[in-house]
Amino acid sequence: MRGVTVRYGDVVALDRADLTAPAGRVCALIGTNGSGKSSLLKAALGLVRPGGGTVTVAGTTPRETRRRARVSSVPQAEQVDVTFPLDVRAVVGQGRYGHLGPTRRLRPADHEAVENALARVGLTALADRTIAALSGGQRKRAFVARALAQEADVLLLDEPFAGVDRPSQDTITALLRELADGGACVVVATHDLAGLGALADTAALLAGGRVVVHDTPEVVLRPENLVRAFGLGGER
Ligand SMILES: Nc1ncnc2c1ncn2[C@@H]1O[C@H](COP(=O)(O)OP(=O)(O)OP(=O)(O)O)[C@@H](O)[C@H]1O
Repeated sequence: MRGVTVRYGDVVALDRADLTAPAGRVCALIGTNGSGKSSLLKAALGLVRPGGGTVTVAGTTPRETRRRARVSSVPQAEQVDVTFPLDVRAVVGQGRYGHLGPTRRLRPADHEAVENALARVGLTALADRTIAALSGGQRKRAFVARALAQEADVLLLDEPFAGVDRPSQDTITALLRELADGGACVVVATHDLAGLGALADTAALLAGGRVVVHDTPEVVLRPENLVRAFGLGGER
């Protein structure tokens, strides 16, 4: 994205933000509450319309990338409607919708992709439960499984580690690394600075709606950069 501005009424959530997240890499978005991480992900998904700047995802517009099912997302927990009476396997199956043929039915290869994704996040035993009957961390893993089943080129994840225990966090981190090694572009908003080195090739530090540094985790975690992002300004 180049010079992207997102406003909600009078609030400037993203302020001429620039970011390039290449294929084959995991890019982490870090910054205080309200620094603009979710807004950046929403702009990349075409869920908010920027008031300025340009967003290109996989060579085209965010909406077109979504239409072609080339982008998958793991939303923030608060954005998920858990009252919807779907079982876990069906939620993961949603990841295959972009692959379906004219019958719109899941075929053997789709079922296989769903079962693989469930196994990779360790949810096979809970696959028949409704999504409402999972714990917060298990639900996160279900949405990660949906993203895996989609086999998308671009993965955008909003705090996939929130409420997730250490073993599951390690599992998700390893999966995201594997997907990037396979050529996917992975962008993850996270508050877990301790896990940054294991997770990400690069980290983009947001403050006040701008990307103030984008470099290796080692460079971004230098005290002078953390002070820029976490020590100044505060929430808006
Ligand atoms: N729907 C909305 N209406 C009005 N303001 C909003 C809305 N969504 C976000 N904002 C504001 O936009 C700014 C950026 O919010 P955003 O959710 O992008 O931050 P974030 O970095 O993802 O925060 P967090 O770490 O808390 O998830 C904040 O000031 C927030 O209050």
